[in-house]
Amino acid sequence: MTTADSKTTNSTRAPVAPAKIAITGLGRVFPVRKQDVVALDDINIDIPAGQFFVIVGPSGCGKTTLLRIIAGLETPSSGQVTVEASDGDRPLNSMIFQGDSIFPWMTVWDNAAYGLKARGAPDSQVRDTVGHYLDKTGLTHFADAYPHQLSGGMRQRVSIARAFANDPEVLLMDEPFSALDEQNKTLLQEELLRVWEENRKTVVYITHSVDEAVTLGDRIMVMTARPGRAKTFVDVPFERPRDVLGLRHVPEYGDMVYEIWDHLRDEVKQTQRAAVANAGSRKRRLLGKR
Ligand SMILES: Nc1ncnc2c1ncn2[C@@H]1O[C@H](COP(=O)(O)OP(=O)(O)OP(=O)(O)O)[C@@H](O)[C@H]1O
Repeated sequence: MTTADSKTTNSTRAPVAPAKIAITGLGRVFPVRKQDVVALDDINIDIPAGQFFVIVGPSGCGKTTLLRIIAGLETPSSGQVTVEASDGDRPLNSMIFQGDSIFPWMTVWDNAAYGLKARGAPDSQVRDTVGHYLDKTGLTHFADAYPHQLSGGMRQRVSIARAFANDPEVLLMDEPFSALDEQNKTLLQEELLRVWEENRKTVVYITHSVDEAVTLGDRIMVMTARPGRAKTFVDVPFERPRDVLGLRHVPEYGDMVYEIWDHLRDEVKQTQRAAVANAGSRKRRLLGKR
């Protein structure tokens, strides 16, 4: 495995290839009772096609809000997001969440086939594509099973198979493996990378795990405590395809994890201090000592 020097930059632009996802001056404010919650402030990112872009940041810094805005599920208060569509027939995005993203009343096969069928793909294409991704995720023998008959790891495999079979322009993943145990998480990371290597879709991936960010990502955005801004960008130099376990023996891997933690530490502490202050003022209000 060869490596190059990692590159940390405060620049919000990666001048590599035309942007698949362009985010400019993005802000999101939630009006909550008397006080507005500024979730995101002036986010500027260009994500080139084929990049595995990872977002890390302290709890509540706006990661999910950012992903939901990219997905078109949430509207920005300012700025804009553009996802470049290369083919009008393909969906713009598919999302995978931390919890179950699949339909409990459908079999594994029907879940994986859902997107293709919904847009009227020919039966032969559905058969070939779904068969391929169930094979890739080790689910061929579970094609007729229902989600409740599967383990958490297998259900996330179904989510992966469904998302890739749907063949979206971009793939959006919100802490998809965070509820899994360490062993399953490592296996799923390996499988995700193996499936992703086939066509290198543009991915935006949220995680709380710095290890996971370095293992999977091409570029990592470290966010500040709320209001969420881009604190820094780190380019991950490890060549692909990557060996998830082998990577951990590479000295530069530990250096990168440390470097990102260094950026993150103050933000996590600030989030904790804000939580303590909020709890204190809530308690004072409840005790009538305002
Ligand atoms: N619909 C909403 N109404 C009011 N406030 C909201 C809403 N959605 C999110 N927020 C607030 O915006 C901030 C950012 O939330 P978001 O879920 O995006 O953060 P996050 O970084 O994904 O958090 P976590 O890491 O804990 O999942 C939080 O303070 C949250 O309480």
